Amino acid sequence: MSAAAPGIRHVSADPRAASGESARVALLGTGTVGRAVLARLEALQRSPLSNRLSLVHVANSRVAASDRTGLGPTATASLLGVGDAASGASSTACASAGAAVASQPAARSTAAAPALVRRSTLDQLEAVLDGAATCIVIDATASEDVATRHARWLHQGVHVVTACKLGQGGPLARWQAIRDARVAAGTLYGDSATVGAGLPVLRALRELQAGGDRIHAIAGVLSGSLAWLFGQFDGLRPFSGFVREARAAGYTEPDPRDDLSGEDVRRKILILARAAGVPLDVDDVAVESLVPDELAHVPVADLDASLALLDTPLRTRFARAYRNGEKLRFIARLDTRTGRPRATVGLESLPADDPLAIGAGTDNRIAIWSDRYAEQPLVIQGPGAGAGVTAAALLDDALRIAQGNRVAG
Ligand SMILES: NC(=O)C1=CN([C@@H]2O[C@H](COP(=O)(O)OP(=O)(O)OC[C@H]3O[C@@H](n4cnc5c(N)ncnc54)[C@H](O)[C@@H]3O)[C@@H](O)[C@H]2O)C=CC1
Ligand SMILES: N[C@@H](CC=O)C(=O)O
Repeated sequence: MSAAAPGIRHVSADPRAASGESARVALLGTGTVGRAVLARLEALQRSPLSNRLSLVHVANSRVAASDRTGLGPTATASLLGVGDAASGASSTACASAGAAVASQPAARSTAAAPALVRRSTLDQLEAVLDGAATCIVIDATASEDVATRHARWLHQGVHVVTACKLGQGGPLARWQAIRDARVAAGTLYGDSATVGAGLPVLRALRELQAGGDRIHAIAGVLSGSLAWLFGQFDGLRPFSGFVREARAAGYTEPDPRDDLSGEDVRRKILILARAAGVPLDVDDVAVESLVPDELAHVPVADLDASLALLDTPLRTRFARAYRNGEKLRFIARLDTRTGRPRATVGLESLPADDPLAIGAGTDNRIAIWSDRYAEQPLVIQGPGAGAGVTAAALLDDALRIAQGNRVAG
């Protein structure tokens, strides 16, 4: 096919994807999001998409399971083949291994589970994926170690699908390495889950630009957990109690301070800015943290007992906004039209009828101004956190790659 539009590439050149053979999938992370991926993969086995993805490796930070029989062409085909009893058994075995990894507590012996190896190493993963089929690593971790390998895998011909924002939302050099690797190797990077937990924000940005549009500005609520927290917070009940609820519901990062400090939103606005053609670096985003210094230095194990440190400052902020008839919202803003584009992230007190103050639950609400949407922005709104939507976004990207369809990234 002719040259693809900028930011939108096609995998039809990958004969492995076009062959109809299952793509080999390695899942890293079996926490809130990873478990939902496993559940959705299992549900896919009962759908017409059952032969698209073949789970060959599952790992968390403690243990890993590989189904090496999935590496041979015959065994790979039989893993998830539709209507094949033997493949059904293999598929179940693989899903069970996934479930076993997901339920493996840190200290429990793995001796009773022969499919599991006690230590999960990324080198072991690379051995599993070293083959001729379409291979996809799904990153459902929050791990720097894993994010620093994205570019390497892309270079090696392995596609990457990620919920973790530390790859494209980290240092500019890492984002550039990912971009260069996928361009050089013709591999794909599925990043739909990284912003808006799969809302079509990155896709919209890329498709607008593919049509010649230029992005002028982006503003909005990019954190599902902070949207939920400031939607619930009434200034009467302690903010810390809502943080515990948001964490239990799976909306926050593994360490909720990554949300409260604005770091998670910093990563998201960096991903959006870079996708909009503005290659900002980490320090080009001014971030207001909600985490007091005393809380920032508390060890993770003691965090729960210290969350009350949030309560007084946020009650004060809430009371001031309430007196003015305003609402607190955690907003990210990017303006690409200034001489040196910069972004900001922080808590704002908005008029109650401000378009960015609207939304319920974990809703993200993102406004995009461009040549085409110069006066009235394009607005995308919907749930922006949660294991279910995130897992769906990850597997949508994986399926698009496996099917040789167009994916953004
Ligand atoms: N919870 C949500 O709504 C959303 C989460 N995300 C992202 O999804 C990712 C995962 O989040 P959660 O599931 O909540 O985290 P979690 O803490 O529940 O799970 C993380 C998993 O990664 C594993 N892990 C850590 N290092 C590893 C390594 N080197 N190799 C293999 N596995 C490793 C851990 O053992 C654990 O199983 C994060 O990057 C988060 O930002 C993205 C969009 C929405
Ligand atoms: N912790 C994140 C989860 C999705 O990225 C959020 O609150 O938005």
